[in-house]
Amino acid sequence: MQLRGKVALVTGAAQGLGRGFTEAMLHRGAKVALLDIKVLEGRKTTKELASKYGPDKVLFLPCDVTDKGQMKSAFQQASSHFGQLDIVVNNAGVTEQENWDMVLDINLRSVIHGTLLGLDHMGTDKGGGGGLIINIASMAGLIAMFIGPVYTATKHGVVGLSRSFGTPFHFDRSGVRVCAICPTMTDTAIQPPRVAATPEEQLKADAHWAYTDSQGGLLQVSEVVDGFLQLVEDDSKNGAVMRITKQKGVDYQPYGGGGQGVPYATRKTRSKL
Ligand SMILES: NC(=O)C1=CN([C@@H]2O[C@H](COP(=O)(O)OP(=O)(O)OC[C@H]3O[C@@H](n4cnc5c(N)ncnc54)[C@H](O)[C@@H]3O)[C@@H](O)[C@H]2O)C=CC1
Ligand SMILES: CCCCCC(=O)CC\C=C/C=C/C=C/[C@@H](O)[C@@H](O)CCCC(=O)O
Repeated sequence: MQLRGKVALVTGAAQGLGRGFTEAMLHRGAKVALLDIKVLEGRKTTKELASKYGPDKVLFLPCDVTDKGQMKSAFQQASSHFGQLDIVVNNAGVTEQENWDMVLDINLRSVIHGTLLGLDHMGTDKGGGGGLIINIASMAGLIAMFIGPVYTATKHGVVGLSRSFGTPFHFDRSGVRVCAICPTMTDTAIQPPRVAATPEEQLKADAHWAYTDSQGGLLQVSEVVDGFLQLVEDDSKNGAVMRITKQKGVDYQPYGGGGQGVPYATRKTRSKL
């Protein structure tokens, strides 16, 4: 998908990777609705981007992604304000917390809801023009980390959701591509979870961070953004799970058998059934 003239919605856009994705799309001529629970930071980021790319290119919508009403309203406002919606980036996320319900709500339930809202607004079967949904998972969605078991569960869920909605069955119906991105540790404000019971355990958790350093160190936001743009612009990718690591750069998680699950009747063959 070429970004010029397109409209994107990004959750968790006030900082970190969400801000990186947002700025990269603005730089390529898109318009972006920025959603975030952090209102002051969101307004500050939006003001900075408006001064750089034009106030008509950005819209900040305060939104707690776990609040279904706020999400529905934000999607509606974004579509109405810009007149269309072409790309949804479900990016908002938090690391392991004592309150695992919240981690589940933010990292998985909200990504499910954001994906369904994206299909409602962009799906050709719903009167839309098709589009693209990119869900930000994590390498924790592909491997079993000892730190953050609930975080890991949510990210595995995001990968599975994206692969399922990224099958030809759903694309034939909606014209919307759905993919996931799985970066390793990236240099943002996100911190290792502080849930260790003892200092020794926290050392192990921090060591995992250090281990990543030994693997070439933290990714920079720009490295993840480069992979993101590659996925946006490659229309052949649907149901793809992009991995971004310091050691190997950008590649795709291989799945046996095409990973598309059981065959199904396409729109053409269905008509003959
Ligand atoms: N930084 C890293 O090492 C990695 C991060 N990721 C994922 O990338 C995504 C972005 O993470 P970062 O930019 O690193 O984190 P960050 O903490 O810098 O930014 C996350 C943004 O999401 C927003 N947010 C949190 N809860 C929200 C809610 N309920 N409603 C609306 N907005 C909310 C925050 O206000 C913040 O602006 C997350 O899904 C994270 O799991 C994946 C792999 C590596
Ligand atoms: C629980 C807090 C995590 C918050 C932020 C993240 O999501 C960090 C990324 C999560 C896991 C990273 C794992 C990194 C593993 C490295 O060893 C890497 O080299 C593994 C590469 C695996 C592969 O290439 O298949």
